[in-house]
Amino acid sequence: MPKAFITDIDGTLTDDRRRLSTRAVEEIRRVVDAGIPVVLASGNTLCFIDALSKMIGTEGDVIAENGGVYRHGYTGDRHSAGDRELCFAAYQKIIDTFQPKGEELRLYSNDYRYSDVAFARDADVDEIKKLLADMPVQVVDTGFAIHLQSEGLSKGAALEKLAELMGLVPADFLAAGDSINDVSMLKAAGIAVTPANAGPEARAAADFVMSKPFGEGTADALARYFP
Ligand SMILES: O=C(O)COP(=O)(O)O
Ligand SMILES: [Mg+2]
Repeated sequence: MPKAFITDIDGTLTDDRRRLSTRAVEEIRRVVDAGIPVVLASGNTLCFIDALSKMIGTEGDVIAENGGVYRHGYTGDRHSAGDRELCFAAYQKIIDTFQPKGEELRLYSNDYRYSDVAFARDADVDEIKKLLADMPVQVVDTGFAIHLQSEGLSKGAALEKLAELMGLVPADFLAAGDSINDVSMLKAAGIAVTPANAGPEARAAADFVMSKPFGEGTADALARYFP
C-alpha cells in the first residue's frame, strides 16, 4: 500500500464544471482518518486550496500554483518560488499582441498569486508559446486555465521538496491527476493513476487509467489502493 496520496483538484476531484465529487471527498476522508497523509496539488491559489483542504478535511499539506508554492501543514512556512515579475512581463507581451486584434484576456485570482500568472483560455496557446519562445517562462494549459510560470517549477519538483518535509519520498505516494500540469507529479510518484477524462499527456504518464472520469475515477482509485 502507498504511504501517502497526492491529488490534483480540477478534473481529478471535480468534473469539468469544477463541481467537487462528493464520493471522492468521502474517500479522501476515509483515507485521512486511517492516518494516510493527503496532499492537494493544484494550479489554483494557496488560499483556494486551503479552504478546500479544511472543508474536505486534509491536514494542510498543499502544492499551489502548479508547484510555485508549497507548504507542509496549515502552520508550516509557505515556500514560494519563481519570478512573478517575469511572468507578468510575458503576460504583458501577450496582451500587446492579442488586444489590438480585439481579443480580451481575463486574469484569474491575480490578487492571490505568489508565483505564476493565470488567465482564461480565450487565446490560442500555440500562438502564445511561439510569442514567448525567447523568454524563460513555461506556458501551461491545464484545460481550466493558461498559466505562465518560471522554468523549473512543477508539481513534481514541489513534491520532491514537500515529501522531504513530510519525512517521505515521492515514491511513497499514490498520485492522481488529469492534465499536462500533473505529468511531473505522476512520474515522480510510486504509483500514478488518471481518471478517464484525462488528456493524452497524463494518460501516458500514469500506470493506470481509471474506467470512470473525474472524481468518480479518483474515488475508485482510492478504494483500490487504500482498501
Ligand atoms: O488551476 C488550473 O488551471 C487547474 O487546476 P488543477 O491543477 O487543480 O487541475
Ligand atoms: Mg487538473
